Amino acid sequence: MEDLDYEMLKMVVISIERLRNGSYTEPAHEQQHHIHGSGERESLALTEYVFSTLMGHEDSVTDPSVLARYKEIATRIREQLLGSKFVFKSEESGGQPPSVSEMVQYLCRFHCNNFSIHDAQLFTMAEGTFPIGALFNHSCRPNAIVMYEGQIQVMRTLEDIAVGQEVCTSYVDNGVPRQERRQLLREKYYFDCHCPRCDGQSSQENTDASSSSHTGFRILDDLIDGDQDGPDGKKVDGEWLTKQFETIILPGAKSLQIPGPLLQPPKIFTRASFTSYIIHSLVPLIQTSVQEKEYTDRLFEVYRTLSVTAHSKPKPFSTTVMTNATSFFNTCLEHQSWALASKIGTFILALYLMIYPRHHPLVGLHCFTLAKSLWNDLEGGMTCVRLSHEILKLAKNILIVSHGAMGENAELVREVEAFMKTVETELQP
Ligand SMILES: C[S@@+](CC[C@H](N)C(=O)[O-])C[C@H]1O[C@@H](n2cnc3c(N)ncnc32)[C@H](O)[C@@H]1O
Repeated sequence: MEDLDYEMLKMVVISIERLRNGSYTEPAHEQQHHIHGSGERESLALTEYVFSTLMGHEDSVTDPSVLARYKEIATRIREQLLGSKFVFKSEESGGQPPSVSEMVQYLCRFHCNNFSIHDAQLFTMAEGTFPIGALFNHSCRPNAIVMYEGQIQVMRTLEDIAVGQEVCTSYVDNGVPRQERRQLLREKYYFDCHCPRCDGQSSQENTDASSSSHTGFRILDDLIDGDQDGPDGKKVDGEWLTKQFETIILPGAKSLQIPGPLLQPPKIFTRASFTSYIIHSLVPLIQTSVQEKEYTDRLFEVYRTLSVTAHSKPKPFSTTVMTNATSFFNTCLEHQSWALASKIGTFILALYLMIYPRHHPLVGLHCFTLAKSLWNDLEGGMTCVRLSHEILKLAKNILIVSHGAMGENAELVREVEAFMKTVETELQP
């Protein structure tokens, strides 16, 4: 982190001076980058201006060791620049590098405004400051996400956004439980979140089906927070997970195509029956891309049913179970245990649909992996091939929104389409 702070601060100090004295030239690859859609390139002057307005919360950084570290880095850079050939010739600089306190301000600004730059698969590759992107506030139920095309940051909306409605991204993984999210947001960004998911009434306070959207999202955390282990304190490991999912019946491909009424919840709630219930209730509405309101109404219905029915201990869908299921899913894929991977992957899809906005890139990427696993599951026969095809259609619908139909990230949509063609040849009579 210290090296990163050091490198970033030095680069920003030099870039700002170059912008001010007119000697900044854009790297050739940035000039060539083609912008898709109707977006306009932001000017460098605008980037610089916005950087100067970003919140740094300098007064909230109370840890003396953090401030001492920032001061030490700033002093080091200042001394280096004073002893270097780099000339500060802009009017604003007065012929000097910025003062130590100004550089400490810059560092504070990085820490509340930085982004992790990731590739199309969401693997983090680097860190960067994008002043315009940093103007977006946070919500634990975001309606937009940050993607990257090379070094260009792209904001993509996940749903229709009305005029006047705030566009929010999420600064934290939406799969993290409430308390952890609060802590992260307080420690790094110095605010208490009041988004619909954090601030609505809890399910204990209101279980009325006609209650507001705030109540709906708030129930989610009641469902996933809490229990850390399997029953009787048993470890949530591969053996335990395998037992839990032995009885999962993979949803029939046909039932995923019909946007019907909400399914009757199963009488006995297990992780397996819960998985089928969620998949059958939500997937058909994503396949047909219904309006957001219709989708969230259905989602809240699912939440409420689960909160009334599923009070078994431990909770059937805690985030700890999700974390362990995800790593077990990857192990099954590595070992080509397709049948088990398909079942665990279906459970993870159900959880993702509960937690993330339906067009979130993580949901689309997971669908693509799950579809490949289903296709490889020879034990499942044609049922799994058909299911794989349905899940691929779902992946495509989601990835077109999250990654775009054009541009660098659309390559992933093309990959899904190519795989669909392969599956379709097997479906032909
Ligand atoms: C990346 S900036 C977002 C832009 C910022 N609002 C501005 O005008 O510069 C992060 C800072 O914005 C504020 N912020 C972001 N989301 C918020 C939210 N949901 N509620 C309250 N403050 C928020 C916090 O002060 C946080 O440190």
